[in-house]
Amino acid sequence: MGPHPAVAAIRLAVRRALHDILTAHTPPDSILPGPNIPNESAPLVLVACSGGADSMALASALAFEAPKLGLRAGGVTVDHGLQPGSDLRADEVVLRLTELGLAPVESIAVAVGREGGPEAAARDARYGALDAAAERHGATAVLLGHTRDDQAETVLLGLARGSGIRSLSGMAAVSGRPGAPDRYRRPFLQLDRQTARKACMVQSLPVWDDPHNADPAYTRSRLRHEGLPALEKALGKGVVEALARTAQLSRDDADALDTWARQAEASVRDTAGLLECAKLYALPPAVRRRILRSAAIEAGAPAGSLFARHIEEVDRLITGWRGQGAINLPGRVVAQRQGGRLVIRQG
Ligand SMILES: Nc1ncnc2c1ncn2[C@@H]1O[C@H](COP(=O)(O)OP(=O)(O)OP(=O)(O)O)[C@@H](O)[C@H]1O
Repeated sequence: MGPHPAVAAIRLAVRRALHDILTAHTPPDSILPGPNIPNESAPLVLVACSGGADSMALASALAFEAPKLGLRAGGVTVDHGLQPGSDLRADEVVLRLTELGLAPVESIAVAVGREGGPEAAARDARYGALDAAAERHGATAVLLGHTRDDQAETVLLGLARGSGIRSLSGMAAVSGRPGAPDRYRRPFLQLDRQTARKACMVQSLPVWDDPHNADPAYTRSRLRHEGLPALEKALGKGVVEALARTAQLSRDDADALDTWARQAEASVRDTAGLLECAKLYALPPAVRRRILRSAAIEAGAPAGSLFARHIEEVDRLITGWRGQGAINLPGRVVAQRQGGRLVIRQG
């Protein structure tokens, strides 16, 4: 008898992701077909595990699939220190990952700041710790347990904020940082949360329910427990899948616009590298706003705190009556019109 369908589904998703990682990081003729015993120099794939159902399911599938492809599998859990006893929870996750056969496994305590609100601050601290762990262990990739339901929530949050299509495109299956552009992999992005939960249940994997996920003080939690069920009631069960599809379509459109904006950028800068307002004005708004956004980030504005409304304000310096004055952006960046030029720099 084969594995339970939920277990088969999570393993298949992880196997696909591992194949992609191998293809991206190993010359094709060095991939050995079939089972292989990983040695110490084999590529290492880490799972980022909170101890919740999604990432525990991911860890179990990684532990099962990685050795078959000659890969090493390890795990990292991040202790945000936001609740009493969070260190004990982290120790327990380390134990569970070790029991699954993962090595190396570590828990990292982080200090969560306040920039951008509690959820964004915890996320920034977490990714900082995961990046550091990946580098310390020389890991080829880090797997994250985001599911199709998380993707649908992300799209809805973007819609509610009035964001552009980049935000509506949600999370990418593959993403990273400068220097490691494909470090993060999300094998469960096409899988629903129920499947991950079921896979944990049938494998008797104990899971930890993050109290933040049920805390109505958090926007995402309200959306998960009230917003999405209400939408499904009104519009039918296919809403989550449809929103995830919107994410994919938006991603393709956003990528095309980004390419267009990159190509157009050189043509709107003068010989000193300053942005020329008249040339910006002549561009389609979506392309112009992308150029403004990348200029603001280049000047030091943190991408995560730079919202559509900020860029619209800068855009009005070019298109509106109020072409004078200075616009303050996050990261102490200031945008100002100087004659026919737009200057975006540290204030
Ligand atoms: N404390 C943590 N330590 C390590 N990785 C984490 C931690 N919190 C989240 N992650 C990673 O980010 C993913 C998404 O987390 P998030 O809390 O947004 O979603 P979730 O659906 O509650 O996931 P989970 O059921 O795994 O907790 C997780 O699946 C995991 O891979």
